[in-house]
Amino acid sequence: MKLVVVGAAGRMGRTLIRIVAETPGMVLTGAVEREGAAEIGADAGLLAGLEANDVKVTDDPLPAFAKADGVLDFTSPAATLQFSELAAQARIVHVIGTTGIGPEEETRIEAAARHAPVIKSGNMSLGVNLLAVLVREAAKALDDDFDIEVLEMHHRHKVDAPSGTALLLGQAAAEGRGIDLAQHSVRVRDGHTGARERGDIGFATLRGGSVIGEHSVVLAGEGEVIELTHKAGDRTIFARGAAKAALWGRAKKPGLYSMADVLGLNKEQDR
Ligand SMILES: NC(=O)C1=CN([C@@H]2O[C@H](COP(=O)(O)OP(=O)(O)OC[C@H]3O[C@@H](n4cnc5c(N)ncnc54)[C@H](OP(=O)(O)O)[C@@H]3O)[C@@H](O)[C@H]2O)C=CC1
Ligand SMILES: O=C(O)C1=N[C@H](C(=O)O)C[C@H](O)C1
Repeated sequence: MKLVVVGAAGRMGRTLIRIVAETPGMVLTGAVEREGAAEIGADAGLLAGLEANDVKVTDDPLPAFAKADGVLDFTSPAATLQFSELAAQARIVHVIGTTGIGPEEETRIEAAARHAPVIKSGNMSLGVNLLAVLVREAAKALDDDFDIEVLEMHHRHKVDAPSGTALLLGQAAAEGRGIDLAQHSVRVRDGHTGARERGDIGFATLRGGSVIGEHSVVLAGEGEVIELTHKAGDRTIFARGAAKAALWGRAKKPGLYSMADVLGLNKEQDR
């Protein structure tokens, strides 16, 4: 499978280039960065700490997409929107790891997914997607005597909050409870907030240092607290998930899919 990595010079972009190089059945055919980026023209292999691979970083996605089967995209919401339209035109698989995507952009990505397979998830790791299944089950088993709070910590460079993973876990909890997350989520608390509303799902965000990504869902009842936690030790867990998603998506019809679809976890949930 011929793949393009967009945002090639980023933290995830460099990790993805390494994972593509070591994944059987995959080859890197394009590496795209933002216009004016210092890495334009650089060898993508060297950029990722590998041997030179003769793929030069470009700021022109169109020719790269035209000769590829898929694109791995961990960039920014604006860039992802642009790439989703180009991937749809080229009819190639678009794997989206970018977080912080708003409702308007979401609608346009759904439109692009009518023309090509799109796999999108706030977290591409096996562990977090399994955690979401556990959270859904826990929220279903316990009534709203148990207050649900989602905690996350990430490195100091992260620009969006709550994290895509925190929102994914909050959504799983809301589904387990049979409620609409938008109606019950509390994203900020400051000053005299009043007592906690029964049934709310709270979010708390920490930023600092080089933390790759840590998430906990806390279910707090009278006299007992349950904590479900995932800690990412390495960005390769996300990149391996993205590579798996691309290979899976190649055989799929156009549509918007999740990492739970790729991992077969939605079937478990439907049983
Ligand atoms: N779903 C998941 O499993 C995961 C998701 N993420 C998400 O992935 C995204 C990227 O994270 P991370 O790698 O840490 O961020 P980085 O800032 O390190 O990387 C993003 C890269 O994309 C580049 N970029 C931005 N706009 C464009 C464009 N128009 N064309 C080409 N390249 C562009 C950036 O360039 P510049 O610096 O010049 O802006 C940068 O090099 C975030 O949204 C993050 O939350 C991260 C890890 C896992
Ligand atoms: O920005 C990051 O780094 C990460 N972003 C994703 C998120 O928003 O949840 C996934 C992972 O936690 C790392």
